[in-house]
Amino acid sequence: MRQLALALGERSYNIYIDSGILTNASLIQPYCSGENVLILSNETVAPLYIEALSKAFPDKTVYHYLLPDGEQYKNLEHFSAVIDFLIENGFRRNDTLVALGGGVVGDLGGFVAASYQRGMGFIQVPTTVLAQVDSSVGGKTGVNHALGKNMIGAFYQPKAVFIDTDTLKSLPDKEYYSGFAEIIKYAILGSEPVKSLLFANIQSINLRKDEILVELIYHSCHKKAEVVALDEKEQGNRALLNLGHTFGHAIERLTFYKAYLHGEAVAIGMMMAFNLSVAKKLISPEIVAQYRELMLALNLPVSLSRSISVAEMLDTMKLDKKNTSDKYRLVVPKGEKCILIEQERSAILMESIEKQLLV
Ligand SMILES: NC(=O)c1ccc[n+]([C@@H]2O[C@H](COP(=O)([O-])OP(=O)(O)OC[C@H]3O[C@@H](n4cnc5c(N)ncnc54)[C@H](O)[C@@H]3O)[C@@H](O)[C@H]2O)c1
Ligand SMILES: O=C(O)C(=O)C[C@@H](O)[C@H](O)[C@H](O)COP(=O)(O)O
Ligand SMILES: [Zn+2]
Repeated sequence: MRQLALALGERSYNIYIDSGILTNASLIQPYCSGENVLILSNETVAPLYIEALSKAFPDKTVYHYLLPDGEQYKNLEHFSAVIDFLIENGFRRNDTLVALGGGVVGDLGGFVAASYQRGMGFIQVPTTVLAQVDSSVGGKTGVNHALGKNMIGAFYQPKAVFIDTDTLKSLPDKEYYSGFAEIIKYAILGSEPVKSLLFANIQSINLRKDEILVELIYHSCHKKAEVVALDEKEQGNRALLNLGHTFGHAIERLTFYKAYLHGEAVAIGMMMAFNLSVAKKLISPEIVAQYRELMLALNLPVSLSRSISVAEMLDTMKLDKKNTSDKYRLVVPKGEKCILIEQERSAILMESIEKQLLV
């Protein structure tokens, strides 16, 4: 088993990575407070793993709540429905919500846990690549608003994260590769282990070899934990974890969360950020070409359908939570790392988006 800690004072917690960890009752149970456990999952994941996970809580009364499957259900309506369920079943503040699924279940479940009676116990059991390397770690929880992505939410840390790499075996290809966009993000942000593991192991990744996945998950969580430990509530450098997201979130919103998975939108967004970096002479086109090849080798899209216009992108990006003025606050690669810049609505920004629109 691999293990690492996210150091946040009294909110510190461990992240455990192992194949089959889902059924490790002696490891999981101690993190679970109260008499009642709600395992929140969705209609796709529950039939695969909810019974096995339920056995990890032999001394508790275990309830199940299943969301419909899809990013479009990460909203206040479904948040509210889970809260109703908790009240109707007499859940108390010291009871525990366990999120079993991808980032959608984890984000919505975390926000429910943060809000129910001002905060109940919360455990993450992520089952997608994306959730195992990113969304289950760091405490960003929330839901989307019709006008913008993750507009409503809270910072709320789990008590522990249990990553079972066996669950990745049932993940459809498209979902599997989508998670690699966030892993590539850590490489661009400067994680040397993630970068070398990625470029040297395409074949093993395509074969879903457990050894390489465990290493990639460990080093991705390590990079994220390092950033979050220094800036839990995104007052500074945590914003770097948003590389590609200002563009990506606009793409998701403009396609009604249906055309591109989160990771796919972020991959296209990272290409747009790269274009801006090249235009500003912060990075060489050769490095950008290497990452473009990497994204293509991992079946990620690098360009966007023309049904979205540059003007729509720029209008939607105005709602981004990082913005503090009329300018866009964007993360851009610079050499082997990334920086945050303030950018006006200008020709080079428009061209950076335009370049990734399909001809
Ligand atoms: N909180 C954060 O820090 C953070 C970070 C990154 C992304 N996110 C959010 O995460 C969401 C994306 O997460 P995601 O990519 O995991 O998407 P997702 O939760 O929609 O899961 C992807 C798909 O895979 C299915 N699935 C999940 N696990 C499976 C398994 N083991 N086997 C078979 N199918 C399985 C799901 O039912 C779904 O259809 C977005 O809402 C994004 O905004 C949050
Ligand atoms: O943890 C973070 O910080 C991130 O930005 C991670 C992102 O990958 C993730 O998609 C996050 O949900 C984006 O948050 P937002 O604050 O831009 O909505
Ligand atoms: Zn993301």
